[in-house]
Amino acid sequence: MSRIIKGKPVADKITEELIEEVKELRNKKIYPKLAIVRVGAREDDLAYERGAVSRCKKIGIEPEVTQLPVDISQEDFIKELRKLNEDNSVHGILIFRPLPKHLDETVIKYEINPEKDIDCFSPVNEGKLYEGDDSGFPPCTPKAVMEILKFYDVEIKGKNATIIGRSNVVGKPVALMLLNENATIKICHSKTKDIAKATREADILVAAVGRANFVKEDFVKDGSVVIDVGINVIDGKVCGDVDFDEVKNKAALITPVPRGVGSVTTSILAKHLVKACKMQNNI
Ligand SMILES: Nc1nc(=O)c2c([nH]1)NC[C@@H]1CN(c3ccc(C(=O)N[C@@H](CCC(=O)O)C(=O)O)cc3)C=[N+]21
Repeated sequence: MSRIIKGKPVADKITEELIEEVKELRNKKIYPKLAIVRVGAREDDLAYERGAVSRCKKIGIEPEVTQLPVDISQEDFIKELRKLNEDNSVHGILIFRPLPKHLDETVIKYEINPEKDIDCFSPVNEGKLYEGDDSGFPPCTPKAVMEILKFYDVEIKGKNATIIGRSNVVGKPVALMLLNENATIKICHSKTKDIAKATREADILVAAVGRANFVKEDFVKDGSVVIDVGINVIDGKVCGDVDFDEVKNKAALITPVPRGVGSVTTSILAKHLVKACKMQNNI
């Protein structure tokens, strides 16, 4: 039987600290503000938006959502982004990714002001992540995975960590972060020959594929730690990438969806926003 490790205690701890920090900022007449940029209405973006908006309100951060049409041109998108870069009342910008295919992320990422880039889109923050320099803003979801592992005292050094998924938002960065903590990493993806074989060696398994119930019992090593980063919506209900009912009998520790990684992601996002706000006000 496994222990279910919820995100709430991790998120609560971060949230409590932030409430105090934001109180102090507001006393100084500084009002932290987060700009969220959403193109279209993808379900996983909407789930993040709900979580982020309610987390911000709890802490005293003002959330502002810019909703853009799914067929917006690259030129217009960049115009909107530049407005937010220049708006001094905005301290941090979160752009939901991946963007629709016709918007070229490899061009757009150079546009976001690195000081407002609280989810590691800018090449400046990507570079810092690559080097293990923690002065920038690491991406929130991978950082949430690391915070959960730390909170529940999971040893990373020398362990086999396998990641399913190689996205720029989760798979690749979480692999780098685990490597920086001295894990031996393996990244599986759609062209991997036998995924279950690769994941069965994992002491720590991170699922970030974006396919509901993809990870079955035979993917998982007895006594391992399973972190489910998936956000899938089936019949209006949010579920993860792990077949929870199967895997919970094998893993020692497992995160649920919802109320797992996602809830920690929103508190990391808020933490980055407060850090950006302080830096911009020379605090
Ligand atoms: N640049 C970028 N970075 C991301 O990290 C990113 C993204 N784009 N696009 C969308 C996906 C999805 N994602 C979620 C984060 C938190 C919750 C979350 O707060 N979930 C709550 C419940 C949400 C609800 O259903 O109301 C929970 O799991 O308990 C959900 C989804 C981050 N993503």
